[in-house]
Parts: sequence; structure tokens; C-alpha cells
Amino acid sequence: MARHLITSALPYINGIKHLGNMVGSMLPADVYARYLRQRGHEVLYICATDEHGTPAELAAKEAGLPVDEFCAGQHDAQKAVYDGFGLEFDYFGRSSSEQNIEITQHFARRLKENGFIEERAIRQVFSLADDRFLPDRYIVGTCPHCGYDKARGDQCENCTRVLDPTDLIEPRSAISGSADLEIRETKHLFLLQSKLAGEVEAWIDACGDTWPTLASSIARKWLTEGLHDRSITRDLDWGVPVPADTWPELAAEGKVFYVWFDAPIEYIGATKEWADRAGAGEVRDWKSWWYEPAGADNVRYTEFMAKDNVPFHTVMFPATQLGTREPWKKVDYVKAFNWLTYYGGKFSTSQRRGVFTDAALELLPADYWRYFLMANAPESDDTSFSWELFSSVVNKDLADTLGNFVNRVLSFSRKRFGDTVPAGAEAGEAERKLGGEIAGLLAEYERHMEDLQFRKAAQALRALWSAGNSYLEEKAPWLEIKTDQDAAALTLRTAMNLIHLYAVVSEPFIPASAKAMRAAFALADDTAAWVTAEEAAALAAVPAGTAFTVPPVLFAKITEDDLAAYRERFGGEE
Ligand SMILES: Nc1ncnc2c1ncn2[C@@H]1O[C@H](COP(=O)(O)OP(=O)(O)OP(=O)(O)O)[C@@H](O)[C@H]1O
Ligand SMILES: [Zn+2]
Repeated sequence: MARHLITSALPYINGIKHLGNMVGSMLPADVYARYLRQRGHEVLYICATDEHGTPAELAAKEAGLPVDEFCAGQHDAQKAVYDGFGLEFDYFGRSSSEQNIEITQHFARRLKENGFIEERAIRQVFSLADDRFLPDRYIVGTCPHCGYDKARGDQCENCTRVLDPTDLIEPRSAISGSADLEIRETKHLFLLQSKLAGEVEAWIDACGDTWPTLASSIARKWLTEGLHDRSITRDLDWGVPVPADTWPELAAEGKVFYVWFDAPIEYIGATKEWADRAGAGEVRDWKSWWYEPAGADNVRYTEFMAKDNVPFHTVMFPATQLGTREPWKKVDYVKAFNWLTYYGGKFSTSQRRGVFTDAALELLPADYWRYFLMANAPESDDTSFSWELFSSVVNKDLADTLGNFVNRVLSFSRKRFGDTVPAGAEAGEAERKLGGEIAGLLAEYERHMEDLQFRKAAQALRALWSAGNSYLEEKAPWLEIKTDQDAAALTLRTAMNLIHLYAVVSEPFIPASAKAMRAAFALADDTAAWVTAEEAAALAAVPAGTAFTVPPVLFAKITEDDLAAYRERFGGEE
């Protein structure tokens, strides 16, 4: 048994997330966490809303609410959707928590003591039309590297290069669109990343080769381009305040830390939020997950995110941790994703393009989405969502292969043999062959899950479901029953054992359906969290005589009419 710390990139607070966000961060983390828990590991899965920064301020203004109130409401709204998706966080916190403020300020003080933070007067973009300094994100223009015309002052989301506002060609205010910008002098804190570059590189040399290429190549590209000192404070009202004991002047001016400085620290902050909410008599030691001398040296830490977030997690956050000169737990494995696109184009929160997670749950239960998204996760390349692909996967894999098998087997057996699992003949050659095949596929599934290869894992899972169908077709109990009751009973009993096995091993992907499948059998002791190879081969966990019920249809097929309605509602043109 190992201790696994899992975090997924923090969803930003300014609105309900789309399916791209879901598959690029939280959903795979949940699937992995569930799998590891089932395998008996100690797991802590932490996530939180990322609440600071200009977009939150602006969204609150638009909603006519004070920003703290706006964030509290949005946090609850997001959490409700994640509950609907079956995401089992151990804790889902808020980056505006007092715990995060305290730890972020601590990090900043330590970095200063060690000579990695410096005060510098900088010339910053001031928008006359908006009467304010413009944070990087709120200056847009053309990317000097790739020519993308909506690049932001901090990063070009087209080529992922990190930018400075002054790099942009034809800069303008993202708030008003005004190009009436002038440069004014103001003081800010700088994180001296250039001084830490060598250490970050050595750290990546030591562990980065085990990461997926997507993660290690982005990290290396960043290092090759040179780690520049970055301003880590902003002129905003909403954020972690610069601590007055350390920087009285900047604190008096109301400077706050840049959102990308405090957001990754919230992984630690949220763990402390979790610990602070321990019930009476419950021990929750946040340091044992994050502080190496307190036990975190034997934690395996896995992070989930899409590619735009990789530089911050593989370079900037580790540099911050290293610079404290304190033994903070650093990431062991960075699971990075490409983009999920909507018919080949960008999902867009601002343009409401694509399918949003709340709307998805209005259409269909979470398991349909969970399975589809994971089976088509943008692991090695961008993946295009289309309603046509979605409905074909749901209909083929979930409705025809799994759902139909469950329903067919249980209904037929009940009709012919009543409400308990029939006894019938001893297992024969066909069952031994099936058992061997199932054990092999299960081992394959486990291997892909251990390797965090989710598409391959979903394929292996589907192969397990298919093996049941092939067995059933081959044995044809609806024919066997005409000549040999015992043979038909054996086939059905074996198929019911497959259903139980599917219920156990499919849980990470389709937890609600897995629960319904498992609940079909009234087993005296049904606490097994996983299936061993021997158990898989034996297919005997559900003995003859066990009472069962036929659950309602697990997965309804998506019809041509549904498809037309979805396309109409969400806009599904190529
Ligand atoms: N289309 C996508 N496919 C996969 N992952 C995505 C996609 N868009 C965003 N992500 C990831 O979702 C996570 C949460 O992102 P966040 O809430 O910051 O939204 P975002 O990156 O601003 O996305 P958007 O601008 O589309 O709303 C991040 O890890 C981000 O990389
Ligand atoms: Zn670019």
C-alpha cells in the first residue's frame, strides 16, 4: 500500500466549466483516485476553485456582486456540478481561504529571506480609458511568435509561449478594447527564477523523463528559452495581500500576489483546509502529505492538467518550492493532456461555444459523459468532440455492449430460473477459456491504469465487456435451454459473475452504473474492492442461490431525434 497525493488543475472561478476542462483535469484525476482507492492505497485527492485575479473581479462586477460573495456563490455552483459528475474529492477548497493566504505569505517571506524575491520599479501598462493598470491577461494583441491575434499579455494560448505584455504587436485593453494605453512606473515584487533555473533543470533531469512527453517537452522548451524573473504581484483589490511585516510600502499600496503565484500553493492550502475540518477524534495531518520530514517523502504525488498549465506546474511552482529552501513535496508525475475541441474548434467559455458541464448533466447522467470523455481523452493529440462520435460511442459501448449484456442475462435468467442465480452444471472448457481471457484482459486494464494511459484502459475495459458478449453468443443459453437446462444455467451463472466483475472493475469510469450493477446481487458479503487474477479466472464470486433483481435499463440509446435536438441546441456544425 502506498500513499498517493493527487491534484487536478484548479478550475477558475469565473463560470461553469466545459467538457474540455473536465477531461483535461478533474475527471481523469477522479478516475485515477478511485482506481487507487479500490486497489487499497491511501489516497488524498485535492482540488479547489482558483478565485483570485482580474477575471474574477470583472465577472463579479458584471454580476453586480462584491467579489467575495460572487466567488462564494460560484464555488458552490461548481461544486454542485462536480458532485453531479461523481467527482470524489477528498477536499474541494478555495484559493481565497485563510489557509492559502497564510501559506502563500509564508512562501513569499522565505523566498525573500533566501534572496529569490526582489522589489523592482517597473513600467506598466495603464489604460486611460479604463483608468487602471492593466494586468497582463487584460492586454491582448498579436503573438510575435505565431501571429495569433488574440494572444494575452501573459501567454499565447495558441503556441503556449509565455509572453510579456510588451511583446505583443498592436496591444489593446481587453476590458474596453481601447488602444489608448500608456506606460507608468510602479513597484512590484519579482521572483528571481533565473537564479533557480539550474536547480529546476537538475530536478527535471532527475524525474522528468518518466512523465508523458507532452509534459517533459513543454517543461524543457521553457527551460531552453530561459527562465526569466517574473513579476509576482499585481495592482488589484482581490488576491493574497503582500504581507505588511515584510513589504510595508507595497502592502500599503494594496498590492496582491499574482494569481499564478498563489494558485499552485493552494494545493497545499486546500490540504490544510481539509485538515482543519477534521471531525472530533479524527487525525488529518496535512504536513504528512506535503512536508518531507513529516512523512511526505514516501508520498507519490501526481498532478493532472492540460498543456497550457504545464509550464506553471513543471517549472514555476517547483522553482517556488525549491526557493523556500524547505523540504516541500514536489510532483512525481505530471499527467498532461492536449485539447478537447468542439468540432475541431476551441471550446470557449467567453463565447459559450461547446458543451458545458451543467448542461451535459441536464441531458444525460454523468456516467455517459465520464466514459465517453475518458475513452476519447486527448492524451496523445487533440481530440474533437462531436455529437455523432458521442452518440456512436454511447450506443455501441455502453448501451449495446455493457447495458444490453446486463439486462439480457438477468431478464432471461429470471424468466427461466426465477429470482436467484441458477446452479446448473460445473464450469467446463468454455468457462475455463473465458476465465483465462478475463484474467488476461484485467491484467491489461490494471497495467494501463497504473501507467495512467486512460484511452488504453478504457479499451481494455470495453474488451472485458465484449468478452462477455462473445461468450454469451457462443453458448447461446436461449438455445441451450431447449435441450439442456443445466448447461443454460451454467452459462447464465457465469454471465452473472461477469456482471459482478464488471461492476467492481468499471467503477472508476462509471461509478453510478457500477453501483447499480453490484446492487443487483444480494450477496451476504459484498465488500471486495477489487478482483484478483484468480478470482477473475474462477468467475465464482456470485454463487448459485444468490438472490438478484433486474436493474432498470443502465444506458438508453441516443436516437437520431436526440442527436438532431443536441445539434440544434448546442450548434454542431463542422
Ligand atoms: N479544451 C480543453 N481541453 C482540455 N483541457 C482544457 C481545455 N480547456 C481548458 N482545459 C484545462 O482545464 C483546466 C481548468 O482550466 P481553467 O478553469 O483555468 O479554464 P481555462 O484554461 O481558462 O479554459 P477556458 O478558457 O476554455 O475556459 C486547466 O487544466 C486547463 O488546462
Ligand atoms: Zn503564439
